[in-house]
Amino acid sequence: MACKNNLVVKQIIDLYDQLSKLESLKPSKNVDTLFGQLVSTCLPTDTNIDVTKMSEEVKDMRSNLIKLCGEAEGYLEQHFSTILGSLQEDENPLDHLHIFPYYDNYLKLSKIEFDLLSQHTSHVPTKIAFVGSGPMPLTSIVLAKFHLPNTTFHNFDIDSHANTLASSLVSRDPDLSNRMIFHTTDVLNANEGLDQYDVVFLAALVGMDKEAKVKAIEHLEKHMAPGAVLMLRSAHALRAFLYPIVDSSDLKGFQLLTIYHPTDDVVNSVVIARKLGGSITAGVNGTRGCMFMPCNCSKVHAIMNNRCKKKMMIEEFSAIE
Ligand SMILES: C[S@@+](CC[C@H](N)C(=O)[O-])C[C@H]1O[C@@H](n2cnc3c(N)ncnc32)[C@H](O)[C@@H]1O
Repeated sequence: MACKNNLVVKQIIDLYDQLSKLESLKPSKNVDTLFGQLVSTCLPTDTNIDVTKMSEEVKDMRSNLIKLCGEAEGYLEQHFSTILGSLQEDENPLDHLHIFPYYDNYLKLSKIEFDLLSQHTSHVPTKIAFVGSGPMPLTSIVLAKFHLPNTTFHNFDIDSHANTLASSLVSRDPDLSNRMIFHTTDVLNANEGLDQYDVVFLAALVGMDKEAKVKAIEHLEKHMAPGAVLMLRSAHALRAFLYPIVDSSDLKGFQLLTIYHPTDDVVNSVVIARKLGGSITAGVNGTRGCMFMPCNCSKVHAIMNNRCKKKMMIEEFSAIE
């Protein structure tokens, strides 16, 4: 297994060397091909690689690679959001989201996040905050369109251009134009109002290294309502070369509920936690949204749990003081 690990790490280093030498990370045949190779190299989960135990040189390469991936992801979203936003007036951009190369991944990732959310909360959230929503706020859009038809999504992004592109994506949709709100701010400056959300999502690309990620989580812990749910994205095994890892130790002040590691082509792991001090039955500030109606979700959870427990891909946790 060791030599196989060394080989795959060497392939990742080689791809990093090629990417780091590129003039631009904006979408092009070469950039798309290299990132496609990188993602497929990092997808296998049948490996015991722990990126935190690698040499300093590999750790440095990893932190630079994560930043390159984040920059390229931003350009990719900007590229397709601009195309969609420039469709003629009688076209609804939300009817053409499939042109985004990773749209299917977002459909699957948002379904995992919705299922975990309905497993850990007894009420349909009325207001959700998504921090780091980007030019293509696909998580909010997919959740709003397919899973939470009565929930309002407040999307926070540090980049005003990202919000301009994102709001023009939804502006022609009769439903989502009323349920998607955009705020331009660094999450670290978002103080008042974060306690009004039943659920806060933190994008994988907010906090690109451990220190920045923990800073963002600590800020959210300070301002979220007791009992509110924090949904984060992490990475597992080789996928940790693409995204930062969120550990249980990063979540002080929260009860870590579940970490779910996909084994298919959904790259991110999903982490769900609840801010300590609240009740799991009421919404935030004691509001009570309507109940999650019993549906096949519980069966889905059972399947998820059984399937994942067997492969140890789902972990339950107790409260962290
Ligand atoms: C490219 S998007 C990815 C999220 C993806 N669109 C989704 O729907 O899941 C990540 C966004 O996070 C934003 N971001 C990074 N750091 C941030 C911060 N400290 N506060 C707010 N937004 C931030 C970036 O500007 C970027 O647009």
